[in-house]
Amino acid sequence: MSSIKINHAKKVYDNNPVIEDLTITIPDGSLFTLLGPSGCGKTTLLRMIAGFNSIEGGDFYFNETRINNMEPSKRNIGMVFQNYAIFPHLTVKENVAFGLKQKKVSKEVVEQETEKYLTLMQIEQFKNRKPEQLSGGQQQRVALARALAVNPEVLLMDEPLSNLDAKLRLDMRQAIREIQREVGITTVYVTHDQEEAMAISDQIAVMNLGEIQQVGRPKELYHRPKNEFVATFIGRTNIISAELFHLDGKAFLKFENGYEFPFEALNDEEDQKVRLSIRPEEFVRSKHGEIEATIVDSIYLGLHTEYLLKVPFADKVQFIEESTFNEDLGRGDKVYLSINQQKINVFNADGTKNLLGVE
Ligand SMILES: Nc1ncnc2c1ncn2[C@@H]1O[C@H](COP(=O)(O)OP(=O)(O)OP(=O)(O)O)[C@@H](O)[C@H]1O
Repeated sequence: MSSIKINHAKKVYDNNPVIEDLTITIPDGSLFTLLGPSGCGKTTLLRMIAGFNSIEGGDFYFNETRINNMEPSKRNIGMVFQNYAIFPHLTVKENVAFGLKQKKVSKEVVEQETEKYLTLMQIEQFKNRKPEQLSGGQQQRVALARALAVNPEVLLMDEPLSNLDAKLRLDMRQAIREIQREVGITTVYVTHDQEEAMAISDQIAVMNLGEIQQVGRPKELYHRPKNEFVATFIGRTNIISAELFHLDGKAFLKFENGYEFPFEALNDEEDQKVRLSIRPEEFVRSKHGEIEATIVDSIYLGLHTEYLLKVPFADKVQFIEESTFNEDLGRGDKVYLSINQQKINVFNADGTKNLLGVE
């Protein structure tokens, strides 16, 4: 297994730079996700790691070995794509055995490893079928078994679940997580689906416009996003403009309609315009809550109910809480809320920096 180190990577397509200067380290044995909107360069970076794309600058390493000029076939990678890319004319077993046969290992090893991955991916019972006789999820299991059977250094997965229906996607992401843990293989996983990324990853690199915005564990990114892009791309949040000012050395936030509240965590920051990020579940309803809110709309979602509220500092904020059985709140009703200030994130005026000091 390998760590992957990328230093100052640059990618240019037809004089058009899509990645200018990108540096990341992917720890050995981790499931590491590249997450970002369509066109941000995820697939481009994955293909540079695989050797399918030229590299216009920077250094790529598997452990200490520089791989920039290494042929793709020598990099010892396994790949799984969105469109299963398994051979239609071969049976499931022949597909899984394919890479092993190329490696010129003994017949016994081919047989043994093929059986091992057929069992691990729970496709043993289909081994004599052709891919067309399988569901999408089963085909993707074959693709994964085939990729792993050659015992690669790293596994690269590009949107492997996008072609599956919602229920199957959930099952398969669990299966991928379990297999990855069991095999312990360094895995780079590309997706634009933030929920999938949160569910599956040890670490996530959030990308936008060819740049890494933040790298961290799912919980870190959710609770302490480094900038407004990460705050809004991961999960949902209310972004509200305000002004930070000080009185007697204590910080206060003042909103556009004049409403103010103290905000101690920013005592040491300079006066400036700011952007607040408050997630819908960070409001807490309480009888003595200091924020009076009026319900504009409510949506019952079973476990949770989602509300659109008018609060003193904003005309529309989202609020979500566990549904209550006895209470039926609707448009026009008043509720009282408080906020746990420690959970709020505050960015500078252009949203590029978290003033709470996130690295
Ligand atoms: N072969 C190519 N030639 C020229 N431009 C390309 C080529 N491949 C990708 N691009 C451009 O590079 C940028 C990054 O594309 P890339 O496919 O890496 O994005 P992505 O984040 O994987 O998006 P998606 O989630 O839609 O697959 C896009 O603007 C795309 O149009």
